[in-house]
Amino acid sequence: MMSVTMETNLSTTPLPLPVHFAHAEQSFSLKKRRLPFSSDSSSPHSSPVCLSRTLPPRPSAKGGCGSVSRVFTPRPSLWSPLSRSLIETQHPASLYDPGKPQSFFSQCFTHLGLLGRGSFGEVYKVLSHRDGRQYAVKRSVHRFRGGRERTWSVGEAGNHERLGPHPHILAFIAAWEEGDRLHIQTELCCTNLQLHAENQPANMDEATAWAYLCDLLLALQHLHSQGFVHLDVKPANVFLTRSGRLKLGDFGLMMELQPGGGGPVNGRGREDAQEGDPRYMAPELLRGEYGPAADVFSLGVSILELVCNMEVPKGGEGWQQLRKGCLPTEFTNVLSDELQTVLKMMLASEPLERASVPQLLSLPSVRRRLWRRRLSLFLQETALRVASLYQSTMLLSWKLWLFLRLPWLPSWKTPAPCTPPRDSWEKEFALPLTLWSSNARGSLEDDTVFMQEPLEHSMDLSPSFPERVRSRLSMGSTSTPLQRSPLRTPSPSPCLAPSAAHSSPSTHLRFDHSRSGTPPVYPDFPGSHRSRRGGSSRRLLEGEAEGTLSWDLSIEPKNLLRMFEDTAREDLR
Ligand SMILES: Nc1ncnc2c1ncn2[C@@H]1O[C@H](COP(=O)(O)OP(=O)(O)OP(=O)(O)O)[C@@H](O)[C@H]1O
Repeated sequence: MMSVTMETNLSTTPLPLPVHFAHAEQSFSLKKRRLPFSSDSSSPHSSPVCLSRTLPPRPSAKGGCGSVSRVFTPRPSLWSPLSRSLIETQHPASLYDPGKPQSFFSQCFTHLGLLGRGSFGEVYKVLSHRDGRQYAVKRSVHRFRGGRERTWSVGEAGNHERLGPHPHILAFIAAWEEGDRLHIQTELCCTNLQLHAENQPANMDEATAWAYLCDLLLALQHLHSQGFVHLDVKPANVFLTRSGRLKLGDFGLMMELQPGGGGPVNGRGREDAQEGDPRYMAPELLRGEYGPAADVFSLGVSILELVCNMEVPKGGEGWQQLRKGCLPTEFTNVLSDELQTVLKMMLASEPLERASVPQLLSLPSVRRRLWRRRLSLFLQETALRVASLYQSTMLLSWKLWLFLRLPWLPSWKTPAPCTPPRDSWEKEFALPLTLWSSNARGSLEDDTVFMQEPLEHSMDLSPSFPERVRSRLSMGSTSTPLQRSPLRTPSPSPCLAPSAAHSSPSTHLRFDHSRSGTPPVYPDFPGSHRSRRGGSSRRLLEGEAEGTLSWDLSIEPKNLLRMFEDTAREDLR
């Protein structure tokens, strides 16, 4: 009788709360969305101060020591690799030279910006000089405050590395210690799930919630199969890639368990297990029991929060209710029966009654979504790969195009050529020039329409070569310039008279411009000082400011062909 009364009393006694649950919320409430489009805090549309965005209360410092500056005198910042990936591979001296005053971080990476700040670290977006890829580097905010904190931090990096690669685990790249700070280099993601959800204009639909559940169950399956428990599963510790794939990250509280369900391998205990976010914490952790079931509970709360757009309580009555297996029906009754059932299985108050990850993954409702999710991720990622391949091909061809045109590029400084009289110009040059200008999209380099070598030198003009073509050649050409060779020659003449150019027996034409304060005007070609093609002429005239220039220009055989065609056309007329 006595024992029955005691049991009843115990079952009604609220669960003990962690000591740092100072600001407990009393009940469930709707999550306030962040409105990303306004930065004005006075505006009614500005971002509300969302409770889920405030960092959870934490003990002041891991290791429980005072401020570092009072305890330690500053030491020179030594670099030491912590991960196998760094210990086993030598950094070439060209990449990292320990003799240089710059840190390993600044020698090996270009800092591209701050991604965010957590309670223990600042995360930077970086460009690796080693492989030219972008990564995230998390650097602890505080210097190690003693051996325990250092061991803890080094343990975090080591555990993350030991997890090995998995499609739903944030990829570990390297870890090192420098300036008494831990640095962990990981793959770069777009954002975390908490920020992503808060920035969505509408509530998360159930299909997305199922997809996220599948991803994270797979991540936990991998983690648990390696003998680890995460102990801090929450949307803020889940990252999203460009394709929408979820990756579980932040292994700061992860513990390795002894085989056969024993305690933690590395001597971490009850206090450490309670450092997680109280909103997602499994009730048994407060009794000092930790195992994979704790992660299932935290994942259940995370999915509930996301799909119901619910503010998860940090404490109080709502917190107690959730840990007794009572779901807030005012939120969950809109969900499908299948999802409600799965959530109830995940949020069972007793760890032994709670479904394990393998059990959840074998549920027909989950299995069905699992293959759908795999297919959708495969399609998304394939589409992204194709798009990026297309992008790099385009970039490459653009670079090639630019490279091929490079010899012409400086010719934008070329002075405007002296031209034959308008009538003659229109008749002889209009067609090829139009073709050429459309080809070159009106760029300025096209205005160098000269020949470099005397044509007879570069081409064998047989006696049968039609006289009219000869005469055309002698007048100059709109041919593609083969090579530009600006020769600085002092010339008293402002411009070689077009008549002189015409009368030259050779196809080698030389045009000189002398520098004058105002743009030269070519009297024989009305409007020649204005742009024939928008601004090109203007820039061309600017090029004249460089001084007196003379230009050797030449004709390409393909343009000769065009001249033959023109002549034939005229003959037909
Ligand atoms: N790999 C990554 N790619 C993109 N963003 C990242 C990455 N890692 C962290 N971030 C961003 O950096 C910010 C801080 O990171 P994180 O929360 O992991 O730090 P923390 O100190 O471990 O935080 P806490 O322990 O309080 O959860 C977050 O906004 C997170 O989205």
